[in-house]
Amino acid sequence: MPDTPEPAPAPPAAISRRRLLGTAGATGAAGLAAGATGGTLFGTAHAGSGTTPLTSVGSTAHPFHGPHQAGITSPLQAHGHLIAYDLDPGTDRRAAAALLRRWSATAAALMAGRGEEADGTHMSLDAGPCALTLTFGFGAALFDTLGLTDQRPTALAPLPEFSNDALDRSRSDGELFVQIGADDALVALAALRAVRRAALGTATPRWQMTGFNRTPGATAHPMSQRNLMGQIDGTNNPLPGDDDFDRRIFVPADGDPPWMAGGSYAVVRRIRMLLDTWEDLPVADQERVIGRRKADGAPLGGDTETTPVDLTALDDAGNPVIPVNAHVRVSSPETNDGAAMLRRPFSYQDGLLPDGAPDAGLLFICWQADPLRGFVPVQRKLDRGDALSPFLRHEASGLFAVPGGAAEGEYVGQALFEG
Ligand SMILES: C=CC1=C(C)c2cc3[nH]c(cc4nc(cc5[nH]c(cc1n2)c(C)c5CCC(=O)O)C(CCC(=O)O)=C4C)c(C)c3C=C
Ligand SMILES: [Fe+2]
Repeated sequence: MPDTPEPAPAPPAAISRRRLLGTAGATGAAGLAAGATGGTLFGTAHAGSGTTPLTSVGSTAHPFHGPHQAGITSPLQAHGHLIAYDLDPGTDRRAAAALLRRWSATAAALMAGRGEEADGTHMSLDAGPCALTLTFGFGAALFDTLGLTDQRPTALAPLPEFSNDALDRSRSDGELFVQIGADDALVALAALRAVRRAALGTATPRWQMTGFNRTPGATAHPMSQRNLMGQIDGTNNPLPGDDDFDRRIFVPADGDPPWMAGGSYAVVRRIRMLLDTWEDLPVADQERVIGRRKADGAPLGGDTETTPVDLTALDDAGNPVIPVNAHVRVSSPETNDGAAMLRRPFSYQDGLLPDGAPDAGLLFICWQADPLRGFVPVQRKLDRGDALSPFLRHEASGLFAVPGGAAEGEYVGQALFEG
């Protein structure tokens, strides 16, 4: 993503020394102190973290409270979990509201690095917030289950079926949706466990997916992400500074229904990549499939990654420089009546399929004020004529209404449950 945080500054001397000592050295020193005071293993870890500043990766914190939920415009994190829940039979509106209240309190504590309040696992005890975000959404079925059908947004109408879909319904949809992202694997997993703990007796997981992105500091300077096809991905995303960014991504204050003010709609697609086939394709052909260069992400015929895509350019033979079925041409707002979305994905790799192929690809998540003016028209077109399609399988799908952020003292979705 272009809004990747600045690279971590050089670590303070204390951390450098600890790195030189290595984990065993650091633990050994703290362990001695614990032996003297009779501290527990968890206490020992706390004693160490209290005296040593965190790196910037650990100390990065996103606010839970605000006009929009975190995890939409926040820079991509290195680790992600997506989980959908269905309410347990007999759960009423009051119990569902209580769950959202518990989830909001959990998220606020964990995102501020106060894991001990909410995390029953002790997994994240000695870590900082690590850019943790938790984002909550509602699926269409929730509104019927809770007798709130009149509050269901028209934008939550089921996505159309696309000809190339091969959807597993047991890993699709869901009444409640939680997106978790963090720059540390244990912090992310601790949040997932805390979310589950708070849901016990009210909601049961329907599906869960785990993904990743590059770790902050992995590249010499901040860069857009690369996906598992090796492409620079995210370049032409709308930017929060753009004039029409809010209009495209967030439901306006006077939007419909009123409880979605400041919210957004998340389309989630588990897209498997046929990597064995893709990697056999010569790079020049791969570049024509996307319409951008592999090495630096520049559009074909352009200089750098940020050079505007010129869809009118012709080569010496009079053919389009960016092929007619290139992914960037078929998906661009220019060729889709301005339809746009904010793509904020995680890659995934879940081992091997029975035929030996990698079960790997993209947890494609896109955000928009209205899926009928974002994902749907673009995917319709990609489904028909995208050169990338033969290398992809859409295997799971979900559409969720993600309410605006909670003000201090409020919980996510309060305007729906109590409005
Ligand atoms: C329906 C929307 C889209 C799906 C599904 C999708 C899947 C998908 N895309 C890539 C790789 C790249 N996509 C790129 C650009 C791009 N993709 C979409 C939409 C969907 N992609 C849009 C709207 C755009 C921007 C087009 C533009 O305005 O130029 C790129 C190029 C770099 C970039 O701008 O991000 C790549 C690479 C994969 C691998 C994939 C499914 C697995
Ligand atoms: Fe794309």
